[in-house]
Amino acid sequence: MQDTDHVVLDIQNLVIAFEQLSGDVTALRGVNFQLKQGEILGLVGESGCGKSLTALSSMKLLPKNAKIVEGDIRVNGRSLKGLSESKMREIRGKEVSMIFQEPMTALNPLIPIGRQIEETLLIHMDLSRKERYNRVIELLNAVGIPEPQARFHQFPYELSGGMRQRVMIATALACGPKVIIADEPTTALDVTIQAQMLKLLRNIRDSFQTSILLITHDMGVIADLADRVAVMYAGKIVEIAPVEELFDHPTHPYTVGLLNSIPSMIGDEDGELQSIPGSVPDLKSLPIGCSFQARCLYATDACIHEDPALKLIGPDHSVACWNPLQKGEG
Ligand SMILES: Nc1ncnc2c1ncn2[C@@H]1O[C@H](COP(=O)(O)OP(=O)(O)OP(=O)(O)O)[C@@H](O)[C@H]1O
Repeated sequence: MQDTDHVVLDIQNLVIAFEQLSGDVTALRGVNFQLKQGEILGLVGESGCGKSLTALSSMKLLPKNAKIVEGDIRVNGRSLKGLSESKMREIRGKEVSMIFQEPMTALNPLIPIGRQIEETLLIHMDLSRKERYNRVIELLNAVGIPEPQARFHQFPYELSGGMRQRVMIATALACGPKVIIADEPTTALDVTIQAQMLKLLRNIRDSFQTSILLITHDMGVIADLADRVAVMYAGKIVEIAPVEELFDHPTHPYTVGLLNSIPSMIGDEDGELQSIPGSVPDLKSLPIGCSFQARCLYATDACIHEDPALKLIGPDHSVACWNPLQKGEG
């Protein structure tokens, strides 16, 4: 659970657009949320809703054709907006780290894993060679890699997928960042390894009070790990609430649809996965009004004419919907 209300990552009304030949396309449309110290905040939504873009903005690692149109990103109170690339290199790894979905693409295949973790320490910390070695061994131990002295010299291909993911987590942890962004950290792993990885992330939060922004399309992973959940749709947060509240009383029809797509939550006898009818709208031609209107069973006139803003509807629970479901509905 979160320890304090200290905000470590503050995303303020973030609008991001892609420059394209046919004109700018707005992919994030005013995203707002705060990640508190020691908190695990899940960011969920279907493919293309802007989860990765939100994650990448938190490290100012945007694609070349993307620009921040409005808003700000603050890490420990410091705005990233005006910072140069060299300043950002000081912040990445030290204050905010990222764990990617596929460790094989993030790790250098030609360098022993111990040296790769050491590299991060070299950039950010003033340690002797011996101190760096000891720190790497300590990190390998902390992420549950057996025989760390022997593993130090191994290359990524000599490790299993789960072990490689642990190496990535050790690298992310190396300099004691306040925030870890985990983008689909378990998607590429098989089910038993996934469970171990979720346990490891929970232990890291508990041991170091690290805050984790957990990006996933998997509501099961959210149920397991997150304290709070933000649901994204077409570049906006449409609902945000503590995890139990969101699972017990979802109010946005889209959130209800996502929850219904978890097999174990379906009451029907076949246990069939219900997918949400329709598809995510094209960002180039979003309707006026609510972007979920075409897929929504509850859409009314208001939904067609005006896009609802995110509004507080209970303690720590906000929704952007003209007709939010009441308790027991849906
Ligand atoms: N380099 C780019 N140029 C143009 N549009 C892009 C680019 N990168 C992403 N987009 C668009 O921005 C939107 C948000 O993408 P993003 O990758 O953040 O979605 P996501 O929710 O993380 O999806 P997924 O779960 O598939 O990773 C998408 O509509 C995507 O097509």
